[in-house]
Amino acid sequence: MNFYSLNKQAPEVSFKEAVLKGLASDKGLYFPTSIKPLPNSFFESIGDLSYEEIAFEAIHQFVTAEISNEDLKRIISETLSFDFPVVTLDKNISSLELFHGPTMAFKDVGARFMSRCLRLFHSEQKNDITVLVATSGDTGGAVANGFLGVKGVKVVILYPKDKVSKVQEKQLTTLGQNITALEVDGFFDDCQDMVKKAFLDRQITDHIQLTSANSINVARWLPQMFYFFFAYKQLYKNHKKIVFSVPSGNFGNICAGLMAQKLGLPIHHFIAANNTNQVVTDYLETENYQPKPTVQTISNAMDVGNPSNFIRIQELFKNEFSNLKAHLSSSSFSDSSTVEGIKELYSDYNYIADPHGAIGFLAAKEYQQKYPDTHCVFLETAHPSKFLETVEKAIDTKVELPSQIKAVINKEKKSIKISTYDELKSILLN
Ligand SMILES: Cc1ncc(COP(=O)(O)O)c(C=O)c1O
Ligand SMILES: N[C@@H](CCOP(=O)(O)O)C(=O)O
Repeated sequence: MNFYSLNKQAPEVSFKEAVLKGLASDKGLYFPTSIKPLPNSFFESIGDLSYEEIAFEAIHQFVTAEISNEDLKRIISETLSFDFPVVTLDKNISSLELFHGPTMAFKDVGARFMSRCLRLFHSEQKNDITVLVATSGDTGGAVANGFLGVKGVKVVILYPKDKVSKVQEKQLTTLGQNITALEVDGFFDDCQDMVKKAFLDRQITDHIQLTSANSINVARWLPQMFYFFFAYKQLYKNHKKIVFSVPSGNFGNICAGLMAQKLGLPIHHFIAANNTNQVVTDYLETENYQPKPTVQTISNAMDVGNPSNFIRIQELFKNEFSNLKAHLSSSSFSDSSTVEGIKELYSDYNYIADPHGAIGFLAAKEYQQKYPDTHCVFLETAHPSKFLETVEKAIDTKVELPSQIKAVINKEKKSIKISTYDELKSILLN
């Protein structure tokens, strides 16, 4: 399988090259040259397949030729060493919990899958590789954890100063070894822009080999398809019209869900659940895509004003607005509504949700008022203890810290403060 650049000014590359490069030379995101639906027999037997078998079928066509079946099975089994439970709240609404991994956010799957691909590909070449990552909260911690101690790989994480939660900051600044954290005076979009600029800077790329571990990278993005299949496996016997409400920021996760649908997964509809960074909500209303300056919210990991993956979503629907609208809706919620969502989940369902999941819940509920014959699954994308202050204040109850969080919370933060691209450049070159 080859991948082409969505800017269409760079050559097609193989999966391995796409993983090692991250972004195409024309600054375009890579996209698969074909997407072959899985056979009906796969969906008919999905209830009897293990998570590993499902994941193998879902991703095999994209990596084939460069990763042997044996290696792919090993990578998948090492990646999926935790659970993805669907918790039913009532007959029409469920939560898909994606926080049972080492850093307690959905990013663990992509980060672990990609680090293992990179380890495999890297062992075939001589040079060290630098993985650059921009984070609004959770990607940084997951990538730090997934790539810690990987030989020949250095990780440089850019995060916006004072705009990630305390736990998130500890997860990305305390591991040391091959992980360096840069605290950027700006927003997530500034971090993401610096990363993209570095990829095009010959003074950097002539000296060091760079790749990205954001969802820009196909090996970080594509494995996010898995958990839509896992949820379907758990629900399909009892529910016909399954709708996913996906808390969205950089739109990698929902785009992976739409890919799963393209592979034939019978998903009735998708909802992009947003905070007040609502560029896509506005686009679906106006057909005018207008990136906006980022607004800081209590669902900080979704504070993205110019989502990288929206272009992949448009490609999936061949840039046909009506087709896109038929598959995707979007709603946005303020911080005060988010707090009300956390409260409602606790009082009505005894369920403690994080602010991102709470927005997914609110969007699901709103959709269901119009379409009551559907079963809505909102993605609980991070554990509530990652947003301790907000959640405890909303429900007026103490939240127990899981062992994964206790392990980092008292460690010493180590970061380098930067405010310009030139500072990033000099760090990379030194
Ligand atoms: C907890 C949480 N929810 C939702 C999102 C948004 O996901 P995406 O950027 O794939 O849209 C993120 C960030 O990735 C996140 O960390
Ligand atoms: N919300 C993300 C932002 C980056 O998204 P990615 O999926 O492109 O890595 C975060 O938590 O950092």
